[in-house]
Amino acid sequence: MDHMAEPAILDDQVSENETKNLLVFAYGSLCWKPGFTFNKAVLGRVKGYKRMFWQGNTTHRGTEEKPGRVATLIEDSEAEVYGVAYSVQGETALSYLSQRECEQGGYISKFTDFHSSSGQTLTVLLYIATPKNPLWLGDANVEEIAHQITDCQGPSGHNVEYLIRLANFTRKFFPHHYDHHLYSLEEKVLAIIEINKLNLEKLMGFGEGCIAFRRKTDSRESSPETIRRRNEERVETFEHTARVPGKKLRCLNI
Ligand SMILES: N[C@@H](CCC(=O)N[C@@H](CS)C(=O)NCC(=O)O)C(=O)O
Repeated sequence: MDHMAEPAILDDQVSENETKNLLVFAYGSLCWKPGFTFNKAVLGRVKGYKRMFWQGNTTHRGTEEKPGRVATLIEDSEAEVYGVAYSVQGETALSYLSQRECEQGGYISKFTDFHSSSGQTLTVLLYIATPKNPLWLGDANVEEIAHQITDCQGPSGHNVEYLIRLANFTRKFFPHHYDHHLYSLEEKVLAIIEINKLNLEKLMGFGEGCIAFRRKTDSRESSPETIRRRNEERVETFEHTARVPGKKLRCLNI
């Protein structure tokens, strides 16, 4: 099982005062490995986009010779993308994101409307890779993308980990929203791993830097039964990963 810091709390909404802080919307690795500290995290969605694995990556989940594939947003007036908005303060998170997303990842930042699961409409900053960036790979069929993901890894870990952790996050917190592209890729990648007798736990890595979330309603003092269920749920959330020796999580100390 992953070594995780205490789960971060998913709040229901952002208070009036907190709306003055910057909100950053996450829809890819930032959902499960933000790498920066935040005041609050709220589930929700942005409209007019679809999430596609059309962005290449040579700095985290691939190499120059074998670029991996990571998520970006493609404009689609009929679609919406589910993720999490983080309320951040000060410059630290922004300079970290600028380095991780823009310099290393080829993403640009833009503001758009975010619709929280509790019905708030807020302005968020998000990072999006457009076809103009040098790492852009664009559309390909699920089979081709799945083979590429299964075959690539980089300094931050295997491309399979990136896909599976994102699928686990969206399935856990948005069980009523079927992201066809994401879950078709997950199904295909798991089939390729099975056929080729690859070790999924090894591909998933040790979960260093990853965070687990817990809904606020779940965070109250709980009965022994709820604590047992919570621990079971944590295993289910990160069922693909091996037990790791206790390690201090590096990336939350930005
Ligand atoms: N901007 C998207 C995607 C960000 C993303 O996945 N960026 C990659 C490539 S630069 C990354 O940071 N990967 C870190 C990792 O794979 O551990 C998000 O909000 O999550």
